[in-house]
Amino acid sequence: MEMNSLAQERKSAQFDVEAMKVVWEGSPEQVQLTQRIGQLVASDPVFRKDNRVSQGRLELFKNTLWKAAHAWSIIQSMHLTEAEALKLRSFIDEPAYTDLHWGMFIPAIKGQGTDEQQQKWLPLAFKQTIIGCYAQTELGHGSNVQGLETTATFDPSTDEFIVNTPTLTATKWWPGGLGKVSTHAIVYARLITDGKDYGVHAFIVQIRSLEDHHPLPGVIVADIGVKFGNGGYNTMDNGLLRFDSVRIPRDNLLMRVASVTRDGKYVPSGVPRQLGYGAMVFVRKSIVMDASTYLSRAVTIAVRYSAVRRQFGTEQGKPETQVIDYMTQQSRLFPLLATAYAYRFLGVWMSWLYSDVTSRLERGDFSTLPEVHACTSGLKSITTSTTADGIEECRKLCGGHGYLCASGLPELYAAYVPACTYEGDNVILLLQVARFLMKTLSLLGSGKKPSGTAAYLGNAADLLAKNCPVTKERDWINLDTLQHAFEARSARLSVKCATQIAAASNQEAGFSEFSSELVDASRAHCELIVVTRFMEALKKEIPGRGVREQLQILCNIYALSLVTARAGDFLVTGYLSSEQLDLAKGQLRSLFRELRPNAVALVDSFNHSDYYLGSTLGRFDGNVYENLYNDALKDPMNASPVTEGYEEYIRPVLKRQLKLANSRL
Ligand SMILES: Cc1cc2nc3c(=O)[nH]c(=O)nc-3n(C[C@H](O)[C@H](O)[C@H](O)COP(=O)(O)OP(=O)(O)OC[C@H]3O[C@@H](n4cnc5c(N)ncnc54)[C@H](O)[C@@H]3O)c2cc1C
Repeated sequence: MEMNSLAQERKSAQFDVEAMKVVWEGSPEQVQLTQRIGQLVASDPVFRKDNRVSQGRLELFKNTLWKAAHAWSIIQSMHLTEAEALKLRSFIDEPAYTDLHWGMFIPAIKGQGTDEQQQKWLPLAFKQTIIGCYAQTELGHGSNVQGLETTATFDPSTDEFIVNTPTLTATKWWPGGLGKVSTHAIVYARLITDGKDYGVHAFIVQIRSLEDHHPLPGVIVADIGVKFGNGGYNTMDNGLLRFDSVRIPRDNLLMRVASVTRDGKYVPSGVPRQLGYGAMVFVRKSIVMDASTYLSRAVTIAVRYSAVRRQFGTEQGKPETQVIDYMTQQSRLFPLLATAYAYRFLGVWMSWLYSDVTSRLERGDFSTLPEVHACTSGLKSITTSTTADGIEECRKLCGGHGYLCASGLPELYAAYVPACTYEGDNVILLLQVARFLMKTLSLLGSGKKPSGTAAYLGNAADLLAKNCPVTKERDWINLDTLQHAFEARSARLSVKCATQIAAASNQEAGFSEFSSELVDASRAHCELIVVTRFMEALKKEIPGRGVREQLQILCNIYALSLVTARAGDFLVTGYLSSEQLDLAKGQLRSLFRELRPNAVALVDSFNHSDYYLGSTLGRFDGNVYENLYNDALKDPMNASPVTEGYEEYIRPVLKRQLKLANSRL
């Protein structure tokens, strides 16, 4: 029965799935790459992952090390390109020290090291003859980087820095890859020379012997312990690190923006700190792409299972209703499906933004940096929060079976949710966006025109004056109408905050008092960016039968589901009437009906293999129940019909032979 459900669903699709796969991946070559590397990983027994959730931490971690070493040998022996190696690592689908080595350690050296330093360190890192991590956060401070306490004091008598951990709270805490693997760390420490503290700078510090991997003298390094969930992020050795007067050569200070001379003088290089922003845009683009991937995985599982699962509604002789046909299911699920697509187009646009920023920086043009910094901070924040919440929603959408690790969803959530915290706490990032928005508004009076994603604030007067023109449901699916609605919501929330802050006793007190409202305004600004990018993407030519039509429906669903989800914003700013909100809801229901026959084909277009999904509920063939049943019987708990512990702890209870601990009982 269930196998037929998905086959039936696929027949009802009104578009060319293969063409949609190309849209999702970006090009036919990317589709092929995914197929090729995906199969390579799936067919290699070393990369098995279905047993991860039942492994103890030590076994789990050792297995991760095995996978990483095996992957490295494949990358080298098959001479994989950088893009292929990246795909391989992502398909192995397991957080590992390599993420930090390739994703943070190497980029930090590239971004903050001088040319000479790059020539010295990068070849070692590329060959993995050293393995590095990124040690910024401390036990006492994460978000407040200026509050870090680790010190690096220059000693002119030996031409070295002395790295120290002066307090308990100065212990480095959290860096991935640090606990058990890394030989080197980029350590953020306060640079002190000639008795003066020059603030936090980055240093390369060797922490383990390259011979026997023992911590070097003066270094205490360890894993910080088990984290949330089974499997999940526990494959990573997040670590702690302390220094007791560890000496490093002077030129281990990454010196792109500042150096210290032989006699201890601090010399800024004149290279603006903002040069590092290019790397940050790149990292955030990757985070947004990952958000769309993770969300698409969860949505694939929930859509397929919702088409297989049937509850209630039996008529004589007919099957029960597929749960995907319930409007409540659709209204929770389809907006997430649309969001996965929205984030993919956003990621593509951020790739463009990255090349634009990089070429500007090379020309010494820093003019777009504040806007780019704000928008990428905000987009990292909203995409990771929505994705984490979305994975959890998909788990609930799968009912009881979603709670089984066999659904793939608990582990997906456990592995993904820290993305809301690392690379910047999501609330703090939105507060940074808010500062940018308030500054932009304050400069309007002096005639400074906002640009890029903030350009619309230049029309604030119009956006404040004109309310929503919608009079019937179909009026809502007009790009200009939607664009205006999101711009008006964002501008009005920002202007309201600016007015409230202006009335406060001082700016900072006002900012702090209205920080919740500011976060709402920032979210509105970022959601506008996502809606706009989705709409822009649809203006380009999109080949394939019915593909554009489906994307148009998804775009409308994305925008209108936000209108209803954020109804408070639109109503409180006076932009919408409650009647117009009802019209939006009505239009959304029509869109759900249009999407419904295509839902399964739309998740097939994500091109996720069964191996990658790792979910019995999300299997391509829909054969859910038989596999759930067989997998349960294979669980180590069921290795024998009578459980271990029966003789000691069950039999004595049943036979009333239990030794009583307390004779009064
Ligand atoms: C899985 C994982 C991996 C990590 N990997 C690394 C790594 O490789 N290297 C590394 O250096 N670090 C790493 N980190 C650390 C991470 O970067 C920090 O945890 C993160 O920056 C948040 O900082 P925090 O822990 O100090 O949170 P806090 O800032 O203490 O946040 C606690 C709460 O306070 C709120 N808050 C704090 N300040 C303000 C404010 N000014 N206004 C309003 N609210 C505020 C926050 O929103 C949050 O709700 C990792 C963390 C995790 C969970």
